[in-house]
Amino acid sequence: MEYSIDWGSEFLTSLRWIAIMFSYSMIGLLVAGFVLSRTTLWGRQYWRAAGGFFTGRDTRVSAWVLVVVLMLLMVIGVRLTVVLSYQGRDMFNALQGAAEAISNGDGTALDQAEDMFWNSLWLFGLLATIHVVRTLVELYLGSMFEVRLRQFMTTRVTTDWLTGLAFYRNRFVNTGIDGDDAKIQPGVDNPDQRIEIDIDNVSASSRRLVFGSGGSSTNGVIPAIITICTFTKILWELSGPMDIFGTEVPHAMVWMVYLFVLVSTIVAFWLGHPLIRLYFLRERLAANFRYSLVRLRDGAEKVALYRGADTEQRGLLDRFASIVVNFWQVVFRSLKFNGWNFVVNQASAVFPYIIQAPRFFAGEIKLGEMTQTASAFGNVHDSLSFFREAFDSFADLRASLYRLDGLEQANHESRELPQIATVDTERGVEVRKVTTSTPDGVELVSELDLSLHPGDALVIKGRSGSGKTTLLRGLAGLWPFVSGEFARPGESTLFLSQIPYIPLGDLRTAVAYPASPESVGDDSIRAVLEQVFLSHLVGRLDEEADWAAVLSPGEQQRVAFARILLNKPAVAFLDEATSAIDEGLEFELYSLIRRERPDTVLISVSHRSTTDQHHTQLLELTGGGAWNLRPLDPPGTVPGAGKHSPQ
Ligand SMILES: Nc1ncnc2c1ncn2[C@@H]1O[C@H](COP(=O)(O)OP(=O)(O)OP(=O)(O)O)[C@@H](O)[C@H]1O
Repeated sequence: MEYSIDWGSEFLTSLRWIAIMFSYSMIGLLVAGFVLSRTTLWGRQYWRAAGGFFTGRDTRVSAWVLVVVLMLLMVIGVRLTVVLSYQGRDMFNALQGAAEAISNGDGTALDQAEDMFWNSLWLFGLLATIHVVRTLVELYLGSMFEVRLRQFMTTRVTTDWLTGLAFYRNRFVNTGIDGDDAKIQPGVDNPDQRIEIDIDNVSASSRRLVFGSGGSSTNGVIPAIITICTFTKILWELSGPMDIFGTEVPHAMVWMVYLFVLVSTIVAFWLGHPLIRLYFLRERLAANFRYSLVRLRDGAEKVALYRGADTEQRGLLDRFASIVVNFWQVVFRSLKFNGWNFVVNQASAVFPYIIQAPRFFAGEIKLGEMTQTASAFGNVHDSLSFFREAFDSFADLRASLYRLDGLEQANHESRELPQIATVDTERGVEVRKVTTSTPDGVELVSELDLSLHPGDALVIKGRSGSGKTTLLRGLAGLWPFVSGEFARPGESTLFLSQIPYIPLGDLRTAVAYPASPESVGDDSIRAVLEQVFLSHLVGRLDEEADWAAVLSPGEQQRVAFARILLNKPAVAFLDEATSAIDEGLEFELYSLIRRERPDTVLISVSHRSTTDQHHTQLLELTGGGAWNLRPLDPPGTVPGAGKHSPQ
């Protein structure tokens, strides 16, 4: 009885094989990565999203170490499958040899067969142990690769989103991406989904599609390619000639397996292609639905007061209905796609036996060769099929890349949008030739000029919709439909909206915002809370709550005044910051600010005449871009006073 390979030298042979395949794989990965990132849209998108992980100063060393080790583990995995196929061949040949020896009554042959059987089982024990250890190490390092890539991408995309006010200004950008085959227009909806789900998907797919995961050597591109090459060679040796329509085809099985997978793959691509768009839609619809639920939660009180539950329910169920429609579209498409895959897989299970059966019954090959043929065929088939079955994951990956790229493009474009030219000054404020318009181009304020010195206070008035808030947005750098110049003392500027933003966390974080509570200190926070008539909150600084829902609008506006005292800005913009408090309290709060921060320039938007007394100048927006600037009682000399009526 002969062993199928020389097991004595197999260790060295395997080491040599692993070294060669590893080198080819690394070269292949680098070349393919380079070519794809240059020639395909999704390759470019991938490189934009994740390339920095492999080139960035902080991440590149660990990234490449992980790539190299994972690649090595993956090649070892394929080699183990190859060696196991020979071990199986010997085991079955031993069994067949034993059966023949028993029927011939040949005791020597029986002993040999028995030895061979047990040797192959010992070998199996050794190989299986290596296989288990290899799989666990690969699982651990693969997970490390995945999470590090995710950390890198999340940090990068979040930073990009928060840079240059892109998280606000990308609402003015209408980004569309022409997918090379999907024509998807992602826009900039649901950045939360893009940052959380899409990055997770891209990092998980990077690992799974390239290296494979979960211990199977055939579920990644590179293991699939190596497996195909290796087992094709084995199949080639095992397969004999075949008579096809009167012509003898040598090594017919190899050609047939390729033809079989080629045809099934073409059909699968054709059936699965629409899934890209459906998956893209699925994520978007789910995100929209989730967002509307969050909005309802945030606006629960208002909805409850309006008794708006029915309208909310209609809106929610309408959105959910779109999810269901998409769900069924995905199901029907997957039925076709997966149905085809199932049929192909079932057929492939018997295919090698049918082909080899005539040679087996003719005694040309033994049972071991027969089973090795089946396993080699299975490996080649599974690996070739990987490309067909991975279409699903690949479609998902592409949809995620579209969305991530869409967000990045929108961020980029929003930073390119016009912005008021800002200049740093030591003190005071200068507004020069500032014009703001609506997105439709209707002028709200035309060529506004004014200057304010430390201690000056300006109140902006005008009918509703005349452009008061928009002017503040323009000066704050938020509004893109603006021109002119704005000189102010650097970062020492605080813009307070009508209802202040309350961040998540404890009360001290909410009061100190945007300063960090540590930089301000609890004592100051307590003192300021007393000053703004919120002494009942002094003992609750540690409390974590949804403070935006707990505090009344009037209390929230008092928190805004506390922020002025804590953040000590040189210029404070207050947009109807006292609309929810009574006039007496308004008087106290403005007096407090004027007293405590006498040099702070105040710019308020207000509809109330009671705020006038705390200001030195009045800017009135009179419509169509016209404005009117005049000093207030007590009258003072106002250098920039004037009128403007656009022609
Ligand atoms: N994001 C936006 N997109 C389109 N138009 C907008 C947007 N924001 C504001 N506008 C329009 O710009 C104009 C000025 O709005 P703005 O909020 O500045 O008015 P306002 O004077 O502050 O009004 P109010 O006194 O009611 O607060 C309005 O016609 C408004 O509809």
